[in-house]
Amino acid sequence: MRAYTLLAPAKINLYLEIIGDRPDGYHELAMVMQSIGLCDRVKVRPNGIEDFQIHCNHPQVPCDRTNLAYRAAELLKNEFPDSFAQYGAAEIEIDKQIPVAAGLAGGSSNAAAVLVGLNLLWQIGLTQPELQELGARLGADVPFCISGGTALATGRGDRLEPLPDLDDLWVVVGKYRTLAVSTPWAYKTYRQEFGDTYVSQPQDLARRQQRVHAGPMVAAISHRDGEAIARELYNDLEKVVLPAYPHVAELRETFTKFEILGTMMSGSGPSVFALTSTPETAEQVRAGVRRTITDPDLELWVAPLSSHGIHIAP
Ligand SMILES: C[C@@](CO)(OP(=O)(O)O)[C@H](O)COP(=O)(O)OP(=O)(O)OC[C@H]1O[C@@H](n2ccc(N)nc2=O)[C@H](O)[C@@H]1O
Ligand SMILES: Nc1ncnc2c1ncn2[C@@H]1O[C@H](COP(=O)(O)OP(=O)(O)O)[C@@H](O)[C@H]1O
Repeated sequence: MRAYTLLAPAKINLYLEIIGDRPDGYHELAMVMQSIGLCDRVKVRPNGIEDFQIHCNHPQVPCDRTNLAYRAAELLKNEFPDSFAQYGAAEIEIDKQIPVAAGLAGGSSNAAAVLVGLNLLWQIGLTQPELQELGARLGADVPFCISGGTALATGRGDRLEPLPDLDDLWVVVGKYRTLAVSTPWAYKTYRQEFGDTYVSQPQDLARRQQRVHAGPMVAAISHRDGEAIARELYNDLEKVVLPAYPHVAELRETFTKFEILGTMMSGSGPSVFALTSTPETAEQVRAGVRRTITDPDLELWVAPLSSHGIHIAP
């Protein structure tokens, strides 16, 4: 039986607005999600034993049952016991390039890759929407990671509408290696500080989401206008993460000193990205930030925006 090697892209959030509480304890969102060309490689191959095995080259990633990739494999095993009985478990090897606990959905993308990979390996034949429905049970970002590209995401972040591709823009992503922000902490703190702005009536939620749908960010994307997109970058979670993590605020401020289109924290952070219109500018910005912030803990990557979700490695 063959093995599959999949590329699992990171995501950034070009727009993230928190609209209200949900009965399931999550938040109602309106986001624009964007894949970037910074990818983990996830190899899935039959291992001839009873249990799934996870291997990963990154010390901060657990290789046990708590790994989101393991949980994805278990989910598919439980949903398709006959396929599991026929083909057996698999070894899942994660070559980690996406920084961990960064707001770049690395774990979600690995889980998405395992769903796609085992669907192929076990010849289950699930469609992309079916895989996304399963993925939503693992985490709010997993459905987006499967399809990738540029998308408007509402609900918990798992209701997706594709937007036009933006693959002629570039990002510089910066993250302090030893800094991690807990996503539950970020949402909980936001609720404590800004919960009085939440709406809960279905018609109010729909109006706020429609406002984003018909708003300037989506229009800028439709026109593929990098400068307008940069003007509309927005993330509510910056309001709680930047004051609590001054290094992140400083990195964001440093980016503004260079020739970028715009900058924003991604998701719950602590990674910060800067948009540029060419790879050359992105490299110059990376070099400039590196000269300004000499702390070796700061890591910087350059990547294009990407129209790909999970895909088989060439
Ligand atoms: C903030 C975002 C933006 O894309 O990404 P990250 O920064 O984590 O990458 C997402 O909303 C995170 O998505 P993801 O990381 O998949 O979330 P999950 O594992 O499902 O949830 C982690 C925790 O985040 C909170 N959460 C998440 C999504 C949501 N719509 N409302 C929430 O309140 C909940 O406290 C939940 O327990
Ligand atoms: N496959 C995985 N890759 C990365 N982190 C994982 C994975 N599985 C579980 N984790 C755990 O999930 C946490 C969040 O990681 P990650 O998905 O990289 O961040 P984020 O949700 O901020 O994008 C990490 O602290 C890590 O311990």
